[in-house]
Amino acid sequence: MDYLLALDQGTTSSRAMLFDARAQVCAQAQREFTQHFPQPGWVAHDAMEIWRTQLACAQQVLQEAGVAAAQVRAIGLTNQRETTVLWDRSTGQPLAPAIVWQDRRTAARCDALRAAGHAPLIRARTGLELDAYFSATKLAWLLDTVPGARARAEAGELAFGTIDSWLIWQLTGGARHVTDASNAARTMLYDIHRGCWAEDLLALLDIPPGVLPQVVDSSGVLGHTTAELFGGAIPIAGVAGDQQAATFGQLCLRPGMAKNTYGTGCFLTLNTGTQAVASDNRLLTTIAWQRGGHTDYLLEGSVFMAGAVVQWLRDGLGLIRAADEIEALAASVPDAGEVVMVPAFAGLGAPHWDAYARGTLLGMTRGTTAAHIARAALDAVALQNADLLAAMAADGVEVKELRVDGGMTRNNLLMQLQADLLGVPVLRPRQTETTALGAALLAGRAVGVWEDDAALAAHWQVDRVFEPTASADWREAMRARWHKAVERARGWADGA
Ligand SMILES: Nc1ncnc2c1ncn2[C@@H]1O[C@H](COP(=O)(O)OP(=O)(O)O)[C@@H](O)[C@H]1O
Ligand SMILES: O=P(O)(O)OC[C@H](O)CO
Repeated sequence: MDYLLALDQGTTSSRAMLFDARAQVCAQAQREFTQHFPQPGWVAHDAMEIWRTQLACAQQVLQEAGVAAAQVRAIGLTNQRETTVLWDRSTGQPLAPAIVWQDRRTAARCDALRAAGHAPLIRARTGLELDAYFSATKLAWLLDTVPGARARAEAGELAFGTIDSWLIWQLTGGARHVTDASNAARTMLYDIHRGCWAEDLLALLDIPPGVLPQVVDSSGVLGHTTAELFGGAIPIAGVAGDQQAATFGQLCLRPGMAKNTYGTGCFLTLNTGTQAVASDNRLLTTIAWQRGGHTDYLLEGSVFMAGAVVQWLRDGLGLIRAADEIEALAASVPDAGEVVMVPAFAGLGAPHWDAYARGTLLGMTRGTTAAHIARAALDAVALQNADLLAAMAADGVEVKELRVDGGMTRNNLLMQLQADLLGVPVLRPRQTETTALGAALLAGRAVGVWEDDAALAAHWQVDRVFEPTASADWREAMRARWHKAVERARGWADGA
């Protein structure tokens, strides 16, 4: 029997899943790791802890399934995107804590770049909004602040990478310093149209080209693990950022197909095929995957706070004891009683892009209860996504239905709210581990487990369809009140 090993390195945990050739999960392991918040707005990870937890998960699933390295056809790797690691090529040690995608420490640098008029060039080259979310200013910050880093980078002693590069470096014993095109597209340093690092952006941020990884296909053998890790070398044959992998795992392989992943944040992606569709509404144009040297593109909307809001209700406010309790609490009232929550705890992502927006809770009266707040939290998740679909529509791209995945999609109330607020059907598949599945499918396609994309179709089966039932009037009223609240939340942290 042939197996595929998916490594899914997420923001809060490292996971490994072993799939068989029918794309069924045979074993899985998960380890959480430490979140560091050294200053307000900063989020850091220990890159070594990421590697250790990821390796331990991979070794655990092989051991528990009783599968030897020789039985694993390939590894597919997928990862939290943008998070930035800078390490020493000779020791393999990181120079500083990894700067996580949620980290806002470079917001002022982004403001300065914007004020100097560089945002249009950045968008033209990278398809991205100039924002602290992406790797470029994080890498520049490390080069500027870690003593000696810039000189050492210029001397070729240092390597930069997103988490995929970092793990591949470790998995191959330092033999490969690569990233796939979907991850490169999130650095804000990559020209997504020409398919190469953008020299003018490297110059703008003073990044020595020698720190950059080589960009490879998302599906294709790029190297092998060192034999001692798993008792034999295993080819690494698939790599993609987690949202791109989930898009592949949802089999959104044709233009017009869209998925939304509800985890810590929400990431809505729409396949636009070989066309990079430029957005006039502050969505991101990004790379879906590169296969055989050919690039497919996505239009993406990123919402920073989704499941994290539920965690905050649990850990910050103590309104619930477990995440899944929110559904019953929110369902105990018919609506949020005119309470609106804007969960801008880390600023607002697409389509607002306001690093200084902060969380607000508006419209409370003496009648407001915990249930209304819980309901407003679920509304807020669905309303943020409604803004993304509206931005896509304004860009002339129609989404006819939405495939969903991620931990929050277990919440039936939220899924119904989502369908009602979007006005399109929401489809939840049976297999909701689509990120790991996508990585396994990308790897499996590369090594011939599946001969063509058509052979993958059987791996997507619907669990439940949520049809929109609410009226257009209700939808418009909800969205109008939400936008009024968003205006109140904007710009709060800079006192403007
Ligand atoms: N039943 C539920 N209702 C609402 N939110 C939930 C529910 N179950 C889990 N969550 C939220 O979903 C998130 C976990 O989803 P997951 O896909 O594992 O996230 P990630 O990969 O980003 O860590 C958590 O933030 C949690 O608060
Ligand atoms: O780790 P996740 O699933 O929250 O995903 C993080 C995204 O890749 C950030 O862009």
